[in-house]
Amino acid sequence: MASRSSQRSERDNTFLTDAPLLLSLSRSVDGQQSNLSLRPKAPSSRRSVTPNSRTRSADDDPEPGRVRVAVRLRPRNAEDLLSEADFADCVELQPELKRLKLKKNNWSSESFRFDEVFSESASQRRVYEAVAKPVVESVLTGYNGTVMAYGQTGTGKTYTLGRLGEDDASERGIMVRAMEDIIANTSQASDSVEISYLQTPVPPSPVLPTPTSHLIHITGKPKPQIPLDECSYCHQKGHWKHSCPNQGRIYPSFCHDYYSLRYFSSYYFSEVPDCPPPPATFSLPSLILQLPSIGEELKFHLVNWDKVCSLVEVGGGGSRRKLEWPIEWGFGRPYEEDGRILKTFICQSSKQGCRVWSLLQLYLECIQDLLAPEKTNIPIVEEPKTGEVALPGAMVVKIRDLDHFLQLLQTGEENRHAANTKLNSESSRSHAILMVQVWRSVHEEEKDAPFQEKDSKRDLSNCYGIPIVRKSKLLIVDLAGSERLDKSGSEGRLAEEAKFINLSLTSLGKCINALAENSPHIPIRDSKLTRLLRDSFGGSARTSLIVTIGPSSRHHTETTSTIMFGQRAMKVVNTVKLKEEFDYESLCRKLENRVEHLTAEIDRQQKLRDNDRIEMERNLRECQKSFGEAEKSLVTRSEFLENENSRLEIELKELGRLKDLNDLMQDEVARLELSLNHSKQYQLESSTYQKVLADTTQMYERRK
Ligand SMILES: Nc1ncnc2c1ncn2[C@@H]1O[C@H](COP(=O)(O)OP(=O)(O)OP(=O)(O)O)[C@@H](O)[C@H]1O
Repeated sequence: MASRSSQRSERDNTFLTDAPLLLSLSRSVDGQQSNLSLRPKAPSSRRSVTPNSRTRSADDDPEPGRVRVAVRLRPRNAEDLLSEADFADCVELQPELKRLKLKKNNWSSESFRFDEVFSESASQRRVYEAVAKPVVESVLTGYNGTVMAYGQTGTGKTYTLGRLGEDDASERGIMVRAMEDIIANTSQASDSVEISYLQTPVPPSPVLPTPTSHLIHITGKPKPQIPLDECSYCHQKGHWKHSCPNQGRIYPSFCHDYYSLRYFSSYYFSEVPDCPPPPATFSLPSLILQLPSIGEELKFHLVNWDKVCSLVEVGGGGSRRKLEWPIEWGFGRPYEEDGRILKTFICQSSKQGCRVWSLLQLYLECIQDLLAPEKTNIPIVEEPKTGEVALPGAMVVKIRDLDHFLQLLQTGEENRHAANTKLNSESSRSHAILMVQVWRSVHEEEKDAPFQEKDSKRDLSNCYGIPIVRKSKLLIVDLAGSERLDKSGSEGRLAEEAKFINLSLTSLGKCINALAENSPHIPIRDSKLTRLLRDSFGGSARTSLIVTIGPSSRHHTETTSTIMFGQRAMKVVNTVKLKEEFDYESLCRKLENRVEHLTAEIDRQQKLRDNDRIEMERNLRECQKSFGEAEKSLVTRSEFLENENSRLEIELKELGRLKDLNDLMQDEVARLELSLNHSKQYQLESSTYQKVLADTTQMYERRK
């Protein structure tokens, strides 16, 4: 009985001696419904992701990152039957115990435990649900995922993964079933909008803006010198009037200077009766669209208004709204780039989507695009920041629905190079990889998922209301057959192929061994296959491996090798990690809008201040003028008063003099009165004397 270590060294030697090719796919999808049920039904007819349920299952799993390995036994084929091989002599399955007994000889066997053991009667659906569906669910939640098939040529790898099931849907393999679920869970009625933008016909009879229509927006960054007093088309003055009707916005009147886009920002046309009509040749032709991928920015040069049927505007503060044709088209936040006026819009259904990259083939260490077979040497690039593998130049196909996907898969399979060997006349000589990229905006309820990292991104997201996007990738890898070179009987070029297949599978085996043994060095760079799969083994992906075996004891060595490969792979533990990205572009746009808004507000305030200053200066001038006048009048008044004062002083003096004179006169009067009194007294006395005299005289005379 061979020891475990001797078995291992035999397996390792197997990897070193021969190995098959590889191939890979990818592309972009939107969607269609499927009748599979990945998760509880959402209120709508479309199935929705329920991360919490997945979270629970992830939490319940004691080894969430371990590579899951299932073994599948192919039913006996004609060759097996002909050779009368008794598969029970090779392996004995105990599916209920998830065990497989590998016969060593007639009296001893070794038992191996796997995560799943599928007998030859296992259905495609069961294999999908046990092996691939958890990975697909994981991918839909934001983790990278890999489903891979490994095994000897002719044991059912392509059957398990790539079967199209055109005639019988129950025959469909993992690729089709996975895509069915992905499409059903990433596509809404609106998900394909970004793609249909280019394809939607021109809206009927586009209405060009007229001078009297308003709400036709012009764009462009305001230049320092805005010709506010002159229409730059007709050069008439007085077409601008200013007002601030509401929200602090400025709505200058405008005639039809459609060409002067560079002058204006967020201005509206408004009625200008005196302005002549626009020229007959006037048009805004040839819209240049740079169609983004879902969720990204759509930029275009505002020249033709005819070619886009539906746009969502990114407005101030990050607001979004659908624009109505034709009157609001062109409305938006403009900016200048390379001398062009650009505006930013978001495709209407940007929340989520899924993209499948092209179908690729790795053959003789060259990656070939199976959907564009002329692309034969696509490089592998690792993004320095994220470490993610990218394949620049690989064709990206956007899938309309499952039929579309099936067509492409068919095309890819036709392009896949298959070389005949003695072992299997339809043997695949390459590894095939289907790469599917899925991205979804994180919804509010998903943000609190317990396994998510609470980081500054999330704070920013909450603060600014910017979506967090989960981008994940699913790889479905159909490896070339792992048979030994000597047994395959390959010669010449086929032997050369087998060497490369061997190289890549040996590298994969070495990496898995190193990972299983916690070795500090993982030889990822030894082959393109391992570089492509760097996230699948020892990375952050959830990985399921299905090893396929045949029943014939003639291939005992290969079967043993395959089983040992699976056993080693079961020891590999990945650190699954959510592929979550903060949507920095959204934040940037939002902040730019905010800056623009604040700049406009500053301008408005500045203008108000200028107006206030002008008003104050005018008031000052008026005050100064009235002060001058008042001063002048005061001087006059003062002079008048001084004169009056002088006059009064003279009068006063005169009055003094008169008073003195009066006093003198009064004295004189008094004196005269006194004199008069004296005179009267004298007169009285005189008359008394005279009377006395007369009396005396009379008496005298009488006496006489
Ligand atoms: N579980 C199965 N049930 C029925 N037929 C099967 C099953 N597995 C494989 N087969 C059949 O066995 C044949 C070989 O299978 P398949 O081409 O998938 O092998 P393979 O491992 O992909 O070979 P290669 O490495 O050469 O690509 C096919 O005709 C396939 O239909």
